[in-house]
Formats: sequence, structure tokens, C-alpha cells
Amino acid sequence: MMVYRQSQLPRRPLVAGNWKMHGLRKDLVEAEKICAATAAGEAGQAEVVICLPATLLISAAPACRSAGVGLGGQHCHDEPSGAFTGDISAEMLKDAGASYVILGHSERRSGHNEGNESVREKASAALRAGLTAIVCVGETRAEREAGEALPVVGSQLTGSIPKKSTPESLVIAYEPVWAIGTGLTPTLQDIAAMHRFIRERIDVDLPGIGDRIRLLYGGSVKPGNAADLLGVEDVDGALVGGASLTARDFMAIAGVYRDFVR
Ligand SMILES: O=C(CO)COP(=O)(O)O
Repeated sequence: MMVYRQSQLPRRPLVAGNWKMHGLRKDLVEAEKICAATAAGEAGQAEVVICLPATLLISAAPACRSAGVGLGGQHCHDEPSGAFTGDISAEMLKDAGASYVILGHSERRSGHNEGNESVREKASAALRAGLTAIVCVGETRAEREAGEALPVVGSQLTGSIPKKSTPESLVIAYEPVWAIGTGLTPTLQDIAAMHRFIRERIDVDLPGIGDRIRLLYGGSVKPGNAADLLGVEDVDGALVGGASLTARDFMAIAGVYRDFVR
């Protein structure tokens, strides 16, 4: 197991789970196990966050609060309240106990027609409500094969990030669309190049804070590949889908940071 030290990790690592549209009340037992394991130090100094379906947030909030596990939603509207049937506001997520919200996930960009401008408005709403936005970016397979991965991600970033973002209110997740739920991952070199590019681009868009924004890798992160993926320079953690549904797999991933010495 690789030992991470402060000199290698200038930013606090973050391992976030995205449960997507999974989770009935009976599954809260997994969230509670994640909380217990985190409280027992299994993720070391890393921050652990679980982004649950909205229906589970209020029930999960007490265990998360006492374990120091962050709770997140998976999208929000840009208005604080109003006649928007089926939507949920950043303020409502906050009120339910969330401190994070995932925005611009590729499943929402493609399935709900969310463009960069809409993602930016939602991220501004998250800022307004005091939530940290985890803004997702990532290229499709066709875009990567056409050599367009960097410019595509660059314009997603510039278009999706509010100018008022701070290192506390913004996290970026790089999730190549073709790596989500497929078992495929980019090469470690490609991940390193993309994360370096993202950090440089953020420093242009948000001058002076590129170095302090946390960048997550997402897409088929599993216990077996987590140490390699999280060991890549400029990768400050992971956004985990399928493997976040069980405490065993999720904590095996977060456990990469167990020996991190601050
Ligand atoms: O979309 C993801 C996280 O937001 C990644 O999902 P998987 O980890 O299941 O590939």
C-alpha cells in the first residue's frame, strides 16, 4: 500500500460517493456503515462524502453529522423556491442536512439537457445556499478519439464555473463519459495530463486559486484500481459511482488515504 504524506497532498483528499438513483430506506445501513468506518479512521485524514438520493438525505443526516461524513445531493434548481414541479433547490438540500451537491454530471447533461450555462447557474445557487458544488466535466469517447478531450473539458470548465467560486465552495470532478460504469479508465498518463490541464485552466478562470481547488477523478473507480488512480499527481480524490453503494467497496477506496500523515 502506498503511503501518502503531506508533501504529496497539498489539498485535503476527498472521496465522494454518488449513489445515483439507487437507495431505498433499507440501504441506509450501508450509509451508516460508511459513517462508522470513517469515524473509526479508515479513511485517514481524507474527507468522505456521500451524495444520496434526495429521499434519503434527512434520514442519513444525523449519522453523517456525528461521524463527520459530508452529505450531498445530486442536482439542484437554480431558484431558491417556486413553481418548479419535481425540482429541488439548493436551499432545500442544505435544509435537509447536505453540504455538497453534484452538478453537471454527464447523466444530467445528456439526460436532462443541462448545458454549461445551466450548470453555472445551479453552481451559483449552490454558492448562494452555502453548499459546495462538485461540478462534473468530461469528454465522450468520440471526442477523445478525435483528439478533442482537452478543449471540450476546457470549455465545459469555463462555461460551468461561477466566477465567485472559492476553494471551499467548488470541487471539480473529471469523469470521462466513456469510463462511467464501463470498467474502462483512461491511462494514468492521460489522467495526469487532464488534471494538470484542468488545474491550469481553473487558474486562468479563477486567478490565483487553481492550486487550492480539489480535483476528483471519476469513472470506474474500484478497490482494485483506486491506489493507482488516486496516486496520480493533481488527483485529490475520487467521485465513485457503483462502488460507493456498499460500505465495503467504498471504504476500500477511501482507505487508500488511511496512512496519509498530515
Ligand atoms: O458517474 C460516476 C460517479 O459520478 C462514476 O460511476 P462508476 O464509478 O459507476 O463508473
